[in-house]
Amino acid sequence: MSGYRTIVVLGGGSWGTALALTAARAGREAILWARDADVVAAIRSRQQNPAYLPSITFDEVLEATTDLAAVSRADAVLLVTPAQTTRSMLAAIRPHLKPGTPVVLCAKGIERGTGKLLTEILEDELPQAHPAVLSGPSFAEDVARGLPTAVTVAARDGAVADALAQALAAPSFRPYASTDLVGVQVGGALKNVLAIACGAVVGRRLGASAQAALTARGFAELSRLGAAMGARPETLTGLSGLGDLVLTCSSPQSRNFSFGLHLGEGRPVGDLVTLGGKLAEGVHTARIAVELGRRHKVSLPICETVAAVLDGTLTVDDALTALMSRPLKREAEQS
Ligand SMILES: NC(=O)C1=CN([C@@H]2O[C@H](COP(=O)(O)OP(=O)(O)OC[C@H]3O[C@@H](n4cnc5c(N)ncnc54)[C@H](O)[C@@H]3O)[C@@H](O)[C@H]2O)C=CC1
Ligand SMILES: O=C(CO)COP(=O)(O)O
Repeated sequence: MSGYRTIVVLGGGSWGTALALTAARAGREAILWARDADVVAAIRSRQQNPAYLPSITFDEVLEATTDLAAVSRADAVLLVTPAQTTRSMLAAIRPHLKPGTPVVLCAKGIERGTGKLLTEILEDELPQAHPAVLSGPSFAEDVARGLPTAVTVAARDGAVADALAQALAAPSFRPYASTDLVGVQVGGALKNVLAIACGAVVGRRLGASAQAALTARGFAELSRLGAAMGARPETLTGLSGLGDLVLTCSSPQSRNFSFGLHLGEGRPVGDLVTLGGKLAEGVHTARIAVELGRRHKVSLPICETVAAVLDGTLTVDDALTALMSRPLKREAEQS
């Protein structure tokens, strides 16, 4: 039995709600903090989060609150707000967090402006916390419905990773422990950018062969950047790397994939950024990934192409032509 009895989940969106349900199913006291009072009210009164998981009513009784002071009760915290809010959220919980509490970063992204991984932001803002991350192929709706899912939970300290995996394991939710914080984060961040590219190929009706080629070449990019940043190869081929890339590059259930799908169908980027207010983290990560590639001297042609389309300097058709007309090279070459 893990020592993490009370788990505070920060973020009342789809993934935060699904993870709070998972913690409750794992036998934990689960407290869900949401910024939005309507979300808290619906969870308390109807066991629903209609704004983010409209088709789901759950049996579990979650404690829901808008008061960040709930963090003071946490044996472990799961931070599940969008990646670009990580720094402000961590600063906001600083007065409430007990020293030595694991803070599990569950967003998939890299900080704009600094190019920092989310664990690096944690080190800046809350050096007294145990850094951890949770990532892998897992749609919030699948998890909330109790469909079988496996993810990676990484912490620098292997014993903390094992204990977190134990604390969150439920009959339909299987966490694998790891100590590779960098590998898990690079995989989770880059797959969103690559999924936009795959969605665009599908939206343009270029065929399943093109989609598979792009996924495999996307994996080569993810692996190159991961290796340059110190990720372990087995992490990149694991759940949080290849596993999540395959899921996100193949399913319109992914918001990043469906963002790309609409792009490929000819919708302008400007329309899509506001489309239903849906979060597509890859839109924020594309340009940062390109900058990280330059910093680490690795070539990321698909990420560069996605960034250029999002910036409006390339059309989807020109982007695909540019990718297809790159100089021929050996498959294992580092570019
Ligand atoms: N939905 C999914 O299937 C999965 C999502 N993720 C990741 O989890 C992260 C969160 O995604 P979702 O929950 O899906 O997004 P969402 O759009 O469903 O929910 C985002 C939540 O964050 C809140 N929020 C936004 N800005 C905030 C701020 N400044 N301060 C406090 N709260 C704020 C919103 O009110 C909302 O409750 C993303 O990085 C995503 O990539 C990871 C795995 C699966
Ligand atoms: O990360 C996810 C699945 O693992 C969710 O993907 P989207 O954010 O693209 O919906």
